[in-house]
Amino acid sequence: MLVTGKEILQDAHKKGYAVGAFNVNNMEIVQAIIQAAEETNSPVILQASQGGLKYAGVEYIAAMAKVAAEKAKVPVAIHLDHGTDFTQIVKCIRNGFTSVMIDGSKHPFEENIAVTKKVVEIAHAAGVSVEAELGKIGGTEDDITVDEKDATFTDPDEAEKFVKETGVDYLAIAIGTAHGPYKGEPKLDFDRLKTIKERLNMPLVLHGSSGVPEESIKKAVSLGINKINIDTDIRLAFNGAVRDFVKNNPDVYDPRKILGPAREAMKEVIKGKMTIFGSVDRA
Ligand SMILES: O=C(COP(=O)(O)O)N(O)CCCCOP(=O)(O)O
Ligand SMILES: [Ca+2]
Ligand code: NA
Ligand SMILES: [Zn+2]
Repeated sequence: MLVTGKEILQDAHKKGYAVGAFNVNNMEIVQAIIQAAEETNSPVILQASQGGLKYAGVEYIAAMAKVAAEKAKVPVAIHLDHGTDFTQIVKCIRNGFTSVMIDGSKHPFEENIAVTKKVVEIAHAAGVSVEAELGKIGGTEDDITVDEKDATFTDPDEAEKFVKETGVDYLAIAIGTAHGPYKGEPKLDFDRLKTIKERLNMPLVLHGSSGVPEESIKKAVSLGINKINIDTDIRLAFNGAVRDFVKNNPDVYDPRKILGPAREAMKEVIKGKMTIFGSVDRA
């Protein structure tokens, strides 16, 4: 059933587990996520970046996600990932998204507060939950490339002030993760996470989670991460399955036969994530 992001993440926060937020760009990815969620009885967040909305069209993404959520036997939220454009955010709200991220992390602190407050006001008036970001998460997101040295970690004092002044429902924090594949092994600042959780006592979001070792993810969940963003690992599963299939079946040209195995491969990867995150049988 279709629910808000807050409904899903408040439960995760209270019970100490995390829910996967998986990026969708086409029908097969939506179906893989929902099949994985129903087979493991997990709540789940379908999310689209601005790049994904540009590729498919917000109406298509919203239509697929809404029918998926309404038919699903588990709670499903529909979330805008890394929203930076106010008009785009309102368009998603008008199209039935139940959660939106305003990523003001590239602005100075006070301006991040200002833009975030504006989105919280309109989203909450429409019954939609809000995610914001404090601290810069590395890697490329929506064409904003924040390379490692600029990626600054979230300051607990600032986080406390930020949440008090904006009223956001959940906060994306920077503790050492980055979008895209990792060159070396990411070192997460668990002490910082622990401090932020104690200060904020609210759902927290981990971006750049593909490629983070399973043990680190489990430790982050135990310390208070409740929403975990995954895109790259889905892309890799899709890519591997399609390339394998076309290599072994050079004469097959039916898109259903080429994309079907990719849907299956993505589903298996996503089920694995739900097990690690602890969302299995939480629906
Ligand atoms: O935190 C994450 C995922 O991190 P990951 O790359 O570790 O999976 N996300 O927020 C997904 C970001 C996707 C944006 O990419 P496009 O602009 O190309 O659509
Ligand atoms: Ca950002
Ligand atoms: Na990553
Ligand atoms: Zn992200």
